[in-house]
Amino acid sequence: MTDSTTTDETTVLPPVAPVHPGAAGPLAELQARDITAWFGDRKVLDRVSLTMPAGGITALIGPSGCGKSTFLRILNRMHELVPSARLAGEVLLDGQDVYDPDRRLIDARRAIGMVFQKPNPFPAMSIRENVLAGLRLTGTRASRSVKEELVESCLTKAGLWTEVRDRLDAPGGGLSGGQQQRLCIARSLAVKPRVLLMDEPCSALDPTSTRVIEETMLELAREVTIVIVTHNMQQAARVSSTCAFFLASHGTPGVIVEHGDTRAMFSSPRDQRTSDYVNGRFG
Ligand SMILES: Nc1ncnc2c1ncn2[C@@H]1O[C@H](COP(=O)(O)OP(=O)(O)OP(=O)(O)O)[C@@H](O)[C@H]1O
Repeated sequence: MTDSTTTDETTVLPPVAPVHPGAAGPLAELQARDITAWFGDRKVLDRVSLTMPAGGITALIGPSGCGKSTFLRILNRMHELVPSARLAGEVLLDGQDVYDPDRRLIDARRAIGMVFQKPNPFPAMSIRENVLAGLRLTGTRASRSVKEELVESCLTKAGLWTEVRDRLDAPGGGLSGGQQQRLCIARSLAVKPRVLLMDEPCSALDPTSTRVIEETMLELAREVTIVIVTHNMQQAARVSSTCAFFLASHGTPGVIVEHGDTRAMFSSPRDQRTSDYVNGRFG
């Protein structure tokens, strides 16, 4: 068998649909219905339902430990990586069950990408290889020219191309923190996700890099639905169109107290607890 690390004209992997540069397809709506989640016997989310509109940026806000990251990880089936984790409920991507037993796990993760809190490029891999790493992991075939186009288009969409175009063979680990995070965004985009989940993507970054990532998100929302967990209320207000406020009071499982249009939630929240939280009175 040919070594799957070969870098010649095609990377030899199990055949799946070829990839082309460009958009992944029509914008997708993500819907969570009655999500309940446990770690062991401990219930951490209780019947959480939320529609994350196609082409929107949905911000998940709430105090530490209320289940935002757990909810996010349920959306692309990462929750099941934890041995003690269980869940009930449904996640629908454009009406299709992400947890359908006939659906391959890798397809769900490919359609719903994730960017983490701490930038995690493969440090020794070149910038180019980092962008293309997802193709290898998802077993996607592409010719060399398609790969080159993909590298440029993903780095452009991630707002990094002009900064790295002359050093694509340099290691990803040599970039600044903000650049590394944009490289991770480019890597996620290379497999054409329909949804991008971002778990506090700017919490390790300085204000300037944060601004650049926020601008990148606003651009990306034209072709991918975005869900972001953030502790930064200004950030939620700046980037999101829809917002959901999670709360787990006194050791009870997390629930959504209020959700809806971000501007309305920040200017005239319906629930006093939302008002207190968005105005920095707790959490
Ligand atoms: N791997 C795990 N094993 C056991 N319990 C966990 C695990 N991950 C999270 N929890 C628990 O689940 C609850 C929700 O955690 P989660 O990380 O989803 O909250 P969060 O709102 O994202 O918090 P933060 O804002 O601090 O990141 C917490 O009580 C946490 O301790």
